[in-house]
Amino acid sequence: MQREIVAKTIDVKRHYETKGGCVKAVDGVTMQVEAGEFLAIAGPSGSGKSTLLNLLGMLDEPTDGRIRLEGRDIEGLSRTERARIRRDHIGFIFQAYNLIPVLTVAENVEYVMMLQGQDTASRRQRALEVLAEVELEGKEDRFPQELSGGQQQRVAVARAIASRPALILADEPTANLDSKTAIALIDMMERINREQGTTFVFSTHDPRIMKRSSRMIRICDGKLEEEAAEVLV
Ligand SMILES: Nc1ncnc2c1ncn2[C@@H]1O[C@H](COP(=O)(O)OP(=O)(O)OP(=O)(O)O)[C@@H](O)[C@H]1O
Repeated sequence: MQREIVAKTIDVKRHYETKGGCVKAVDGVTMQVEAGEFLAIAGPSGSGKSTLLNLLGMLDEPTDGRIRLEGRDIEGLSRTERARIRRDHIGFIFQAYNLIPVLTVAENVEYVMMLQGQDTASRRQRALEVLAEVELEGKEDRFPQELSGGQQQRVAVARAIASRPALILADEPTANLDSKTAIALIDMMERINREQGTTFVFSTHDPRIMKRSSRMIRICDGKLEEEAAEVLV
């Protein structure tokens, strides 16, 4: 059965002009993400993983090439339209958690739903639901700095999945975690992927994520290498 294409890049480039010359961070990448994948983008440091993820998440714009999200070309969209698509269709998980320190755990999780205009009661209900999914019941009124790194990253996972986006982009999500905590986090994301069909794309060095991915693509010097592993999902 043909799976829905959530995101696609066509010969995408992101070049930076620097004093030392042109840096080809992403240099002609054509790839696609299918619904339900647990896809790892792997490659050495500086190979272009984060840049590619930022392009997929519309946090950055390509110098050349095209990007499609849920069948829609995003080129030429206004800043407001791009922000709306990002808000409604993409969840982000970052290496450094990036929670808002002055908001409680529940408020962090509710943030996107608040921007979407959901009413207070329904967004609180959903926040408690996803916090339970990441095993953080009872922590909703804490502030991020009162939690461990692993717990903060679980809040970030809850925040990313709360509004049921089509795509979750996770940039080195386990990089700051000890081994046991990293494995627990990967287990959790894999369960969410399996049970809810949530699509995850990782930028990662972590062999534990690569091993658990449904497919892996390798990037080197801004270009894709062979596609490893079959789509197993
Ligand atoms: N704003 C920028 N200006 C100039 N060069 C940049 C900029 N951002 C990234 N680069 C360069 O682009 C290349 C790819 O960077 P990127 O962060 O995407 O790599 P990465 O694979 O995610 O690396 P890491 O695994 O270390 O996070 C690197 O050579 C980097 O120095």
